[in-house]
Parts: sequence; C-alpha cells; structure tokens
Amino acid sequence: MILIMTYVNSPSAGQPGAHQSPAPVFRLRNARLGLPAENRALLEIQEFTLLPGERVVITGPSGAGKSLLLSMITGHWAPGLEFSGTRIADSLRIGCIPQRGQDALHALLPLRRQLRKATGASAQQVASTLDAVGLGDPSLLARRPAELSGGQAQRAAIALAVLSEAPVIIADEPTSALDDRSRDLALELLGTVLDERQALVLSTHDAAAARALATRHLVLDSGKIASPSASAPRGERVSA
Ligand SMILES: Nc1ncnc2c1ncn2[C@@H]1O[C@H](COP(=O)(O)OP(=O)(O)OP(=O)(O)O)[C@@H](O)[C@H]1O
Repeated sequence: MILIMTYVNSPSAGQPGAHQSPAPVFRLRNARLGLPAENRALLEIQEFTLLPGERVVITGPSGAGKSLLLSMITGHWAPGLEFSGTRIADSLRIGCIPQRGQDALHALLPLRRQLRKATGASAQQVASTLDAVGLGDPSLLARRPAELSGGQAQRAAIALAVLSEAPVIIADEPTSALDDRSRDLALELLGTVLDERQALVLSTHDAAAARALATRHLVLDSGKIASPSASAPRGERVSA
C-alpha cells in the first residue's frame, strides 16, 4: 500500500499579508459531505484551518463524523458521498497513519528497504528515524510487516510519516489496536518525532491521546464541530 496519498491541489492557502502567523497548510470553508441520494448531510464544517506544526485531536461519539472529517482532509471519500464547499490544500502530499501499522506498509518488502523506496530518503535518514522510533535493532530492519508486532508496525508507520516529510499527517484512531504500553509509546512518538512543521490531525476515542498530544482539541457531535474548540499556544498542549 502506498502511504503518501496525493489529491487534487487547489490554489495555495497562503495569503501575503501583514500578519506574522504562518500560512495555513489546509483549509475548509462551508464544507459539506452528504448523501445526494437522500439529500442528507453527514458532516458540515463551517471553518477549519490547519497551521504548520499543529497537533489537532478530534474526539466525539461513534458516528459523530471523525473519519469523514479526515476524508475531507485527504480528499478521498466513499463512492456515493458528495462534497461541496471550499477545500484548499497547500501541498500535494499527505501522510496517513492508519489504525493498524501494517496497513501503511507494503506486505512483501523488508522494513528498511521499503522506507527508502517509499520516501526516497537516504540510508542515513532511514536509519536515524527508525532508531528514533525504537526500531534500530538490525534484526528488525530486514523483517517484513507480518513479522513485526502491532506496536512495532505502528512505530514503522510513524517513521514512514516522518520520512515522507508530508506537511499534513492524518491518523485515524492510531492507538485503538495497541495494548497500553504500545499505545503510550506511539503517543509519545507522535508528540516528539514528527517534524515541527508537520501538522497532525488525529481522531480518537482515547482521552489520554488528546491530553498527551493536542495543541487543539476539536469535539465533533452529530456531524458538526461542537464549539468552542480548545486550543493552546504553539508548543503547549490543551487538556481534553
Ligand atoms: N459511505 C457512507 N454512506 C452512508 N453513511 C455514511 C458513510 N460513511 C459514513 N457514514 C455515516 O456518517 C456518520 C459519521 O461517520 P464516521 O465514520 O465519520 O463516524 P466516526 O465519528 O468516525 O465514528 P466511529 O468513532 O464509530 O469510527 C455515521 O452516521 C455513518 O454511518
């Protein structure tokens, strides 16, 4: 499976202006995903702006629209759904950390080789990133994804996201398949190894994830953002 998805680009979100704040990497305005056959909206987002380096955690009850919001960001939604509104992306690249790390990885290629192939990163970059996520053991590097534990595969998926250098990383319930120890490690890594310019949007049922990571916490309910959403200054976390 290819981790780095491409999607149709729109004109840059960056607006030359007097403000010092960085240009957004992604924006939605008056965005709606709906079922035209039933004339029904599933998700309506008036405004969502993502800045470089933000760590946005999305929570909300089952069916609230968390996965649909992530699909609005990637630009890939299920057949039969219709998007309307404005969707502005500043880059063609987006990284994805799925629920199961194995789903981000090519099933047949050894770990180190596939990270180099998928990202074009140097051997040195791959080695240091794998080391940073705790996969520096040489015996792991030659393994195929099926030969990794769930936690190791998730850390490999995080390494892939880092090496992709994609400005936006989405993660759909990335800790839900992990035991407590692997979950804590994956959260810690997400908070530390992503580049400070990479923006992360993570959906979860896990309040600990929101506490550990979020510089902004969005709560979705019934297909809408339940306001107000909490946010913290750059470099700080919000409590969920
Ligand atoms: N392709 C589709 N066709 C029809 N309805 C859909 C489709 N995809 C999602 N929905 C509906 O949209 C709503 C939001 O779904 P979504 O998967 O985004 O919820 P979620 O918050 O991610 O839930 P969960 O926490 O259970 O994963 C749900 O009511 C779901 O049934």
